Amino acid sequence: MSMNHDNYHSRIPEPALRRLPWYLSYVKLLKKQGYSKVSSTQIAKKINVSATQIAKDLSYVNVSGKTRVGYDIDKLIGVLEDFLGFKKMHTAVLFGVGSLGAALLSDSGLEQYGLKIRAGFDVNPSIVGQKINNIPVFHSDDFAAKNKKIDAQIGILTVPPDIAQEVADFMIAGGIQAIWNFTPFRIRVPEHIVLQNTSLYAHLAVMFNRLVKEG
Ligand SMILES: NC(=O)c1ccc[n+]([C@@H]2O[C@H](COP(=O)([O-])OP(=O)(O)OC[C@H]3O[C@@H](n4cnc5c(N)ncnc54)[C@H](O)[C@@H]3O)[C@@H](O)[C@H]2O)c1
Repeated sequence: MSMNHDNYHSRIPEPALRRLPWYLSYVKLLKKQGYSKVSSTQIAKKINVSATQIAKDLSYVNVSGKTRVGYDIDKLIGVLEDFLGFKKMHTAVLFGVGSLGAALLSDSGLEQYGLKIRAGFDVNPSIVGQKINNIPVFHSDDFAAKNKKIDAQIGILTVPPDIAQEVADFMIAGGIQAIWNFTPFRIRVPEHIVLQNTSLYAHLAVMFNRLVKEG
């Protein structure tokens, strides 16, 4: 099966891309239960997405399914994991080893999704020099030198919001190409830098808002 990743990644709409991990976890569950084939209708029944939409989403990942028989589960898992980048290990560093940063360093689950955090960086002398989950914590000043060896493309940002922009600029200057921003600060990055904001508080606001409307 030949795939041109760049082509497929640039063409797939983000909502479809966001749904693919749902399909992946569901078909993995089916595999565990001993199934070897799955149809889009079957997936649709469990996940709140129409069978047509599922078939369309899956058409982006270059896996073919026969109308009645459906998709081969092993093949589908492999293709989805590959497409989503979960098979390849991406190297990351993390800035701000506070309560959230330390928790992320402790989360070995990230590695199963293709993210390997190789080092933490902080300025607090009580954290610098420590290891969390066997991941060393260095002083931020040493980042450029350390990253020559680590060669991380991804930088995780878990510093206080008031220095988020400054630290983001610093990471980019040190060679970081993608930032996973956990701070509530809307940082600005040059166009060639990939930015992913993960705001727990924004999700909380949505939940509160819906809760009031429902109640
Ligand atoms: N998105 C989320 O889910 C979520 C959840 C909680 C907190 N947050 C945000 O994440 C950030 C961290 O929160 P926290 O509770 O872990 O805070 P924290 O104060 O426990 O940790 C911040 C860490 O950043 C370090 N730091 C300060 N300046 C630095 C620099 N120049 N370089 C590297 N490290 C530096 C501090 O020494 C500290 O260890 C905040 O912006 C917070 O708002 C996000």
